[in-house]
Amino acid sequence: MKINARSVALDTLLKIFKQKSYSNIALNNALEKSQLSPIDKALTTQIVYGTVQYKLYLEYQLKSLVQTKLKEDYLWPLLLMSAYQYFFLDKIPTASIVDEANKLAKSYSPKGSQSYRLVNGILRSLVRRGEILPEEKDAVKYMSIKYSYPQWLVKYCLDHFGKTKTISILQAGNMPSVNSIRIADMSKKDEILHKLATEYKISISNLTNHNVNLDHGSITNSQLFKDGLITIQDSAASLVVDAFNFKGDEKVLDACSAPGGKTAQIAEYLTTGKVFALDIHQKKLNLVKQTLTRLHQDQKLIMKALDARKVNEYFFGQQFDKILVDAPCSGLGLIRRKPEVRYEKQMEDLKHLSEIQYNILDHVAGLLAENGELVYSTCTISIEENEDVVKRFLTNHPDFSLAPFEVGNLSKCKMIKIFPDDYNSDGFFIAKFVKRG
Ligand SMILES: C[S@@+](CC[C@H](N)C(=O)[O-])C[C@H]1O[C@@H](n2cnc3c(N)ncnc32)[C@H](O)[C@@H]1O
Repeated sequence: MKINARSVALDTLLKIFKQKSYSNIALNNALEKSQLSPIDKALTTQIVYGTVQYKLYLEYQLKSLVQTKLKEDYLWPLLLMSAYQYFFLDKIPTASIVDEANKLAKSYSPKGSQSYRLVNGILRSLVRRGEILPEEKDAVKYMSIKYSYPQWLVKYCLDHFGKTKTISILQAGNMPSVNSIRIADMSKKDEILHKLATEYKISISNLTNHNVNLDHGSITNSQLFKDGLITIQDSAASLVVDAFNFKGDEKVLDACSAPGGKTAQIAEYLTTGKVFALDIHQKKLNLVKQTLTRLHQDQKLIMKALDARKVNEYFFGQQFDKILVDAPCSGLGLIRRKPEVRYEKQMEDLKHLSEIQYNILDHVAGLLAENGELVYSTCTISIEENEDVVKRFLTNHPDFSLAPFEVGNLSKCKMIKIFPDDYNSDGFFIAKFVKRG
């Protein structure tokens, strides 16, 4: 069979569902290898992301129609992606969705298999019956299916953020993610914007003036990217480093640095200063080195593979002027970029991660110089990993206090929580502490 948008989508979904590959990585690899036109690439992307985003909804639609065990691995992803097209892609005629599914079934099945008949029958029944949803009076179950999030997460949001905000957060997680870049060399902003506008529809982020949203991806092939004038970074993520007050000569510790987006941004603020980048995974430090080299900041970089909970042994007797803890977290603020995150995380993960986050903060705290600044950030929206960690840290470290800070277009405050529905960005949390002299 000829390779087309749907066959690339099906191969990618098989990798995501069967081999547990990350959707963004599996999709980028598949698109890079394929010879698809830009329009077909866009369709593949929409089908893959949409099918993963709406997996629970689509399973609910299909389950009662599948009355036999599906023998071949590709059948369930094929049914899911066909149902996705039927319910969400208005411009594709139903007949062509069913027809394309039949063709894929014929080409993916072993010779002589009748599976295409099964696919045909299930899809025709789905079209005849239409959408079904649980009763609205069970709000958690209803919203779990309608927006395709696990019940624990819907309940968590309802309990903590209320119904209106919950719906808005859940909907935001099902939107296409924004292609956001940060201008690394702001002295060339006008020239960079001009060049970007020749290839992209651009809009300045409503969070910060150093980020620009592009209407499509593949920016890594551009000369601006290769020359290190821009970098890929979400606008909420790019606020974290702005929370520090840099002079330029500081010794900075970036305790959880890979892949290095924020390390590079720290280095851009430094003149004679140095940034020490740690990560628990040696391999990931290669990415940090690559990022800083591309952005011409590698001379200010010192790297070490280290568990940030062991910094006191390694840096015994040393002090840092500034410390960033951009902690490992549940990633609930990144759901639109990594839609499968919602199915992988459990309530227990929030507690477990908050222990790690607190321990990292607790250990690096001893290395901060008097009057030094410590910034804590996560790309998640849970209370356990954010406000609770801050509270616990303050209780156990009376020499630290929260320091008000002002970043981007936001007003001054002591902690910032950006929900994914607030500014069309990733969800992020930022808190800044100072150590009293
Ligand atoms: C949220 S990411 C950091 C992103 C990075 N700051 C950036 O802007 O590109 C968290 C990183 O912490 C690392 N990590 C996890 N546990 C760690 C630990 N105990 N000590 C140091 N690094 C850790 C992970 O490998 C991951 O690369």
